[in-house]
Amino acid sequence: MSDDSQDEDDRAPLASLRERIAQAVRDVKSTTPLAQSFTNFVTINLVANAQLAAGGTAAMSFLPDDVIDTAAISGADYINVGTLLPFYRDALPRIARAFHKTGHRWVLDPVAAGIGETRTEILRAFRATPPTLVRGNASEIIALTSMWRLADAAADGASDKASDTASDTASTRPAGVESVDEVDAAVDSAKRLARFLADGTPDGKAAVAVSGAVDLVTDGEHVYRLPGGSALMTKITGAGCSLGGVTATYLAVAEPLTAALAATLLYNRAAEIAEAKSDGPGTFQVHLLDALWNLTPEQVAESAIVTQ
Ligand SMILES: Nc1ncnc2c1ncn2[C@@H]1O[C@H](COP(=O)(O)OP(=O)(O)O)[C@@H](O)[C@H]1O
Ligand SMILES: Cc1ncsc1CCOP(=O)(O)O
Ligand SMILES: [Mg+2]
Repeated sequence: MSDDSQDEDDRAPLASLRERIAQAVRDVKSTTPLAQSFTNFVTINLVANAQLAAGGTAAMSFLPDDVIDTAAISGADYINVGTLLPFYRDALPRIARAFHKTGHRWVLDPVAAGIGETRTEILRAFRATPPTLVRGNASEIIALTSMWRLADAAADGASDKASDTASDTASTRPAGVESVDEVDAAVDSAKRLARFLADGTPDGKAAVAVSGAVDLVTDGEHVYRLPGGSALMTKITGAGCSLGGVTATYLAVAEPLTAALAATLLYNRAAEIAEAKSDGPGTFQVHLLDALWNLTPEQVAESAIVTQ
């Protein structure tokens, strides 16, 4: 695989995509959009700090009336199901219904999809009022696609742990919060999921971002692979969650595909800078926030994007 497409015909669309990515990074820095989060207790602080470092603003809440009211001034929302409480069973579907009714754009991070009755009930409920963008690791994307009966797990090349099938949603893979699948195993699931999401949005636009060693972003039609980053990302908690929060920050100013690409590229470049400057996970996290702050729109948009 090479940087950019080898096909001349693909170069013009990629150039215009890069311009949209740069514009999204610029717009966040100049307009400081709010992206509200309903997220897990473990990484909530890193999510807020990463959104601020990217140039946006943050607001965290767990009360449906609070979240629904604040959505009126929030460019996009972020919902992460990493840590759950019993009242979330009603609260999260209620919030998703309210977003759906007003066409409010939101990012779902289906952390640990497939684990536990409560999480499965909540994630299943979202199918009727789906998000604009899903960001997760490969196992989570495969599990959610299967849970929503969009996938043929066998066709996906998923690992043996994928006991689920399109016709059997009673169980989903026990992935925990870490992925047990490679990004490439989730390509088909990600495309199916993105097409399903696009069918549910007012403007027909949606995206899915799959994180891992080489990240993947798709709008259901095109697939973009984004290499780089740092393996140290897996040694701090919240790399994925904060990437999801920053994706919502970009979704506040850009269409879903551009938002997913901008956030993922920003994270890969920031992780590389942080790794070069750090001495282990503690200093890595500090340098990651600094790099999110210091990277320019051009540095983000000029990153390698592999289309084949
Ligand atoms: N092996 C790796 N090499 C480089 N970057 C990685 C690696 N694994 C994960 N990342 C990066 O870490 C971030 C979080 O991804 P991931 O660990 O897949 O999410 P999650 O924490 O939700 O499982 C992403 O920016 C991704 O690119
Ligand atoms: C450790 C943990 N447990 C429940 S949520 C969570 C954080 C997961 O963070 P990430 O998905 O970004 O690794
Ligand atoms: Mg995660």
